[in-house]
Amino acid sequence: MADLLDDATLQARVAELDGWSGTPDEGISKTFQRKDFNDSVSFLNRVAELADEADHHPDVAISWNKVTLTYITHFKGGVTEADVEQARAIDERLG
Ligand SMILES: C[C@H](O)[C@H](O)[C@H]1CNC2=NC(N)=NC(=O)C2=N1
Repeated sequence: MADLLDDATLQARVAELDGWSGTPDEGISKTFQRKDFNDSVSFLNRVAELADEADHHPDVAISWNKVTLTYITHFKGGVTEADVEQARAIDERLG
């Protein structure tokens, strides 16, 4: 497992992604707009499959037609390359 990213590295890494932002302490987040609540749940089920494949899971919030994913590596207590890679995988496979 990769080491914790400092803020400068994190900002450079998320700049390569589409719409993700965050800090080393709070994680990297992106809000996805969906059609309605059921579409949000369907999206989240696909996120869950991908998360299980990678054994790396986002924090999740649903607000009717919006799904916010936040990646932080809990057992390291901050953001690692694994979080950036998982954010990239979400965009490439579910974006
Ligand atoms: C045993 C298993 O690998 C760990 O519990 C994993 C599962 N998914 C995880 N996901 C995230 N985001 N952080 C973790 O520390 C984490 N730990």
